[in-house]
Amino acid sequence: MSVTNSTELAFFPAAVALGKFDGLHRGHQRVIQPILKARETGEAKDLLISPASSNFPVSEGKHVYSTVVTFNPHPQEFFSGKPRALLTPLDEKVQQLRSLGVEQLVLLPFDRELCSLTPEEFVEKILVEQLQATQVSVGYDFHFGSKRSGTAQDLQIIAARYNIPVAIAPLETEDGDSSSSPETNPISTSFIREVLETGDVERAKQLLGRAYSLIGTVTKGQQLGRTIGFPTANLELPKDKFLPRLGVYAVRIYRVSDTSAQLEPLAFGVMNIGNRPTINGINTIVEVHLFDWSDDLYGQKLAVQLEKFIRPETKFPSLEALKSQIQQDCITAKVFFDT
Ligand SMILES: Cc1cc2nc3c(=O)[nH]c(=O)nc-3n(C[C@H](O)[C@H](O)[C@H](O)COP(=O)(O)O)c2cc1C
Ligand SMILES: Nc1ncnc2c1ncn2[C@@H]1O[C@H](COP(=O)(O)OP(=O)(O)O)[C@@H](O)[C@H]1O
Repeated sequence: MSVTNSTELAFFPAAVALGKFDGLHRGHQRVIQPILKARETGEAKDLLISPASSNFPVSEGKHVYSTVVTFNPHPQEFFSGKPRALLTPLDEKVQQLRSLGVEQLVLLPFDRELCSLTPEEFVEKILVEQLQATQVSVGYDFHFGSKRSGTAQDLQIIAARYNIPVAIAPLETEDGDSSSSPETNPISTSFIREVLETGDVERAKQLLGRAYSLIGTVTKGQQLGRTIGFPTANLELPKDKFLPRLGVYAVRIYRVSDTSAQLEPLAFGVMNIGNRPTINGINTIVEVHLFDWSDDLYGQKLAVQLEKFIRPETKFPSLEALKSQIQQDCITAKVFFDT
């Protein structure tokens, strides 16, 4: 999948899904689905289409690039000036989109210039001139253009002037039926953040359509873990990664390769997200103990899928007491995975 910061360098023509897409949850996946269908029916025979900025002629092949167009930084971060923790920081978003089958990610620099475009200018400059959009897909609550003045319906009306069809994905709810009872929760990034803050990763999995994951590189810790019989791979995560409730989880661990979209399953295990009060730790760290594993993992990139919250972190009176609790945590996780 190609990633670019500039619509001028993007491949075209493009079938475009537009949105912030933090989390790439089931609602987001519904917005992206139509552009994947476009790709399936497009003729993929000629991939030599030139970027919009160059003078090369557009190929005859008419391959339509399934393209997600999103904003960078997150608009809320731009307006508040405060960094925002994300469910899917950029690296993870790229990986998820690649596995969905998206061919191109365009990151629109969210700056004054973009903010000042009227809805009409946004459609004309970005969608028509630069991306040569053949179709567009957005969510039911999409807003665009200066002061968020344009709605999804406005986009439909404006794009129709250029014969570009706009699909508006309906609201996706927790029980999967958008027409159903008022008790069912709309799926949203903020709802998933709330659910993760309670540690209910099983519900988060249901809302995301996949387990919530932490992806990071293994760094050296204090080398204490091995002395109590539980070596733990300490993960360095992107600074803007949203952390769920602190505590101990049952997890699945995968190795992430730079070259393949496929994750390599390594082991089941237990993870602690916390400050390690027992050893007077001060900063929050993420560490994972893999079952039936003894190889060195330093420097490797791991993806950890959170399957079940086991307990909150506690200050134990001794390392011995901590050790026997971790033994108990491992049993709890193994029973969970066995059943
Ligand atoms: C499953 C698991 C549960 C843990 N629970 C706690 C806890 O409740 N309280 C605590 O202070 N530390 C807890 N820890 C963190 C340990 O204190 C830490 O792994 C140990 O001190 C080794 O640190 P090191 O990786 O820097 O060598 C837990 C670690 C694991 C793997
Ligand atoms: N079963 C295992 N689970 C996690 N890490 C393991 C395991 N077996 C070996 N290792 C290796 O040992 C390291 C963790 O050992 P530990 O004593 O906790 O040191 P550190 O404090 O550096 O994390 C991991 O980073 C990894 O390279």
